[in-house]
Amino acid sequence: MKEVLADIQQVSVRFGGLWAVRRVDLQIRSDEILGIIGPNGAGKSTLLNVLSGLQRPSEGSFVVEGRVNPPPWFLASLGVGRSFQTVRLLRGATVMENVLVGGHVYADRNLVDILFRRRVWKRSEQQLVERAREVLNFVDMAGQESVIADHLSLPERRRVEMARALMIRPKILLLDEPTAGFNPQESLQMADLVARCKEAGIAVVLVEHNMRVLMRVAERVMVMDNGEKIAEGLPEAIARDKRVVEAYLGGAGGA
Ligand SMILES: Nc1ncnc2c1ncn2[C@@H]1O[C@H](COP(=O)(O)OP(=O)(O)OP(=O)(O)O)[C@@H](O)[C@H]1O
Repeated sequence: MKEVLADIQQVSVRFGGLWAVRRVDLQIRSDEILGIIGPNGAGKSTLLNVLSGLQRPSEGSFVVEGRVNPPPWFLASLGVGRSFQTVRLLRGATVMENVLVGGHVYADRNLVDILFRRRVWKRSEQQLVERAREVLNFVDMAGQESVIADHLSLPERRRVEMARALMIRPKILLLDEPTAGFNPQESLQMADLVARCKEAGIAVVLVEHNMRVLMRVAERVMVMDNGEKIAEGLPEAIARDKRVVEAYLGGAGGA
């Protein structure tokens, strides 16, 4: 049975006179890959920012585990992980260091433990490294722990970013255009990785322009245009929806 993990009710985000998101209702359910599509400027990233707590709704509410419009740290502790449209890795740092960053917010120790290098600190460091190896293996990056991030290809950097988001054992993973800049083969490999996340019990929210990827993995698709939700449903039905074709697929489909 699918459980509602997060509930967006009549959420709007305004920047001055511009409605980036306008009265959107959306539920995120467990065991599901939810695709979000829409033309440039439709409000997809802004909605993802709301879901990761980076953007407070101007109106409406976003409810997770009974908490209304929770801040990012609370969402991280509840298990909401996120990757960004442009890869945000620490340049000059290794793959392992970049992934460990994702776990430090979650580690079970305090400043005194760290300053005095107490045993509990060492143990938690060890656990984090083990977890990092696990997630790197999951994203097919095992053996690349000591490579400097700058030397990675774009698909590899995206995988490392995803590994970092997986460190907190998220219940919900938010992915903002994970295949941007990829060739068709790299895109399909990413689609398979997204599907693997779902198999691992993670609900995925996937903002994606690549219709082939979306049709391959999404079970439900929401379409946005001008900040509004214009359709929601099964991928096949969405692909045939007249409003959707007019707003989006006619101009930008089939990438
Ligand atoms: N911080 C901001 N301040 C002002 N306007 C913003 C801000 N962030 C987004 N916008 C505007 O809000 C609208 C929605 O932007 P958003 O980035 O959410 O769209 P998108 O669907 O993700 O587009 P894309 O596919 O191009 O990434 C756009 O008109 C954008 O210019």
